[in-house]
Amino acid sequence: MKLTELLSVLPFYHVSEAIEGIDIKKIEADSRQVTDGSLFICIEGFTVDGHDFVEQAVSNGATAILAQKEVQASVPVIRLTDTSREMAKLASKFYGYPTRQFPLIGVTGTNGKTTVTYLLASIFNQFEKKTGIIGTIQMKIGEDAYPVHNTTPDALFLQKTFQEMNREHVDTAIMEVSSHALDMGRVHGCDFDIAVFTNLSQDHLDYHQDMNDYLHAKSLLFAQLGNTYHEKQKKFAVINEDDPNSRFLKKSTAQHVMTYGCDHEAQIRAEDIHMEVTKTAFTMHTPVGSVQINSSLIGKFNVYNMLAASAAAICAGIPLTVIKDALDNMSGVNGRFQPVDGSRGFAAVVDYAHTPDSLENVLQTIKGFAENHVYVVVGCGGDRDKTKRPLMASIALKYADQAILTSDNPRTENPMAILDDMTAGLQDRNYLVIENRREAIFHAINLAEKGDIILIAGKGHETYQEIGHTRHHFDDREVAQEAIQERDVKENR
Ligand SMILES: CC(=O)N[C@H]1[C@@H](OP(=O)(O)OP(=O)(O)OC[C@H]2O[C@@H](n3ccc(=O)[nH]c3=O)[C@H](O)[C@@H]2O)O[C@H](CO)[C@@H](O)[C@@H]1O[C@H](C)C(=O)N[C@@H](C)C(=O)N[C@H](CCC(=O)O)C(=O)O
Ligand SMILES: Nc1ncnc2c1ncn2[C@@H]1O[C@H](COP(=O)(O)OP(=O)(O)OP(=O)(O)O)[C@@H](O)[C@H]1O
Ligand SMILES: N[C@H](CCC[C@H](N)C(=O)O)C(=O)O
Ligand SMILES: [Mg+2]
Repeated sequence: MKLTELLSVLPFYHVSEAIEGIDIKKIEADSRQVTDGSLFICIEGFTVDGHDFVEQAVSNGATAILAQKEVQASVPVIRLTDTSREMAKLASKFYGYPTRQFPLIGVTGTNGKTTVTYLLASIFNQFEKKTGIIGTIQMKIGEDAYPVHNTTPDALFLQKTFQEMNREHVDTAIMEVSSHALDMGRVHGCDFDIAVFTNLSQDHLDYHQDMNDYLHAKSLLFAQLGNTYHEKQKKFAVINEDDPNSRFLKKSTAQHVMTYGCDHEAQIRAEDIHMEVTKTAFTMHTPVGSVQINSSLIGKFNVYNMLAASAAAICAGIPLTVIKDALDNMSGVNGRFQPVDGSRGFAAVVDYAHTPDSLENVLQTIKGFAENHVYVVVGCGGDRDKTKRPLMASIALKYADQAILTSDNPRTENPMAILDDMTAGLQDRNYLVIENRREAIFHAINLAEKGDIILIAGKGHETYQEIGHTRHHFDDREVAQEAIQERDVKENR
């Protein structure tokens, strides 16, 4: 694409020299990935400043530089006020506005985003629609999976991926939209058709100033749905009516609103909820009829996730019978309330609860089913919201007969300092601190007796423990299974 054509999306910019005739083959914000014919965009990051890598970008083949500061380069430099802000617009133009070509569903909220996107994918797949998914676990185009570094990647990765989804004839794209991404404008180039809100509770207060700031970031997804109404291309905000922030979020959008909930009057409602240790049943009332859902997902929080996915699917025109079949057939999401095979008499469950609210939800659910003791193995991530640490520890103690506090991705922090933050102010003594996560899991498995349930929380699908800047292989499910096998051998079973 001609550079002049690409830049036509920008209202104002200044060029250091003539740019007519320059052809752009790639847009890149990482100098290490620049190849011949790239436009290098300098981004001021949290760690380093992309403006410092212009020389490397040019030596790797950049034919033009986009910067917000003065930089010296042997190729033309285009100056504007805010490179991060404009990157998404440039990317969507460069990749041919891919999200205008298929319906795009964005899911935001503190907990449940991954689960809702997977539920939605199984509903659309049940309707024989090919889906693209972007989120915490991976990026998927149809059945092909690719790794991702962020739940919601940067604008360049996103738009390139959406173009690929178009090429692969994806019918509907479904993505998790994190508050970080909304705040940083990673999704500015995305034309959402349906925006889903799951819930809001404390997390990420290392990044957001306070809960209001966090809520405001979430609301940007609904504001971004736009205020132009198209009769033939209706857009929807799908909102959890039982969340205290529902009113504010409804006001954030000019588009249609579809509400769901269990406790308040909502357009999509769950009634007669029956929860068991291996299944959940409820009646779902919707504006297009009522159905009985029999799901193998566990806990009331998953009823909310199913309502959210159903509401979005109804907005997308999926028949209710298809939604029911998909929900009934869905077996679960990798690392979310995942039982570990082989435990005899007691149950070990691996789950991704890493916020106070999710931990409370999942422990409450387990407590309701446990015939005997409840044990929890849990830690808090390093270089993340410190204020959630004592909250998570006290929730663990509130529900568990014994909590085993341990490490969860200490990153650049001292693991014992994180554990000190967790235990500061705890009154109860029904906890143990075992810093080494493997030892903590072994300890819990060795404690368990018939009827007990062990929750191993926080890492879910993760297959690493991040210590310093290095990720070491670690999988809660593998470790729990090893511990169970060792105990089996010891007890001669
Ligand atoms: C705080 C934050 O969000 N950081 C994101 C940010 O990194 P950064 O600002 O540190 O980047 P940087 O290293 O300073 O680099 C600045 C610029 O210089 C460039 N550079 C850098 C080095 C070099 O040699 N050459 C070069 O050109 C970089 O490519 C970049 O353009 O930009 C990176 C590229 O897009 C992101 O991967 C990175 O996410 C990090 C890994 C992260 O942990 N983010 C978390 C907080 C996050 O975003 N989480 C949410 C999910 C939360 C949830 O679901 O609970 C998410 O959406 O993932
Ligand atoms: N609707 C919900 N409300 C509260 N807790 C939930 C809900 N759904 C899931 N959880 C809990 O939160 C954990 C994470 O769920 P999920 O991965 O779907 O959320 P997420 O929003 O994608 O998380 P992340 O922000 O890390 O991407 C689950 O393992 C479960 O313990
Ligand atoms: N997306 C979340 C994941 C947290 C998972 C937990 N295992 C941790 O490392 O804290 C975050 O980056 O805050
Ligand atoms: Mg997620």
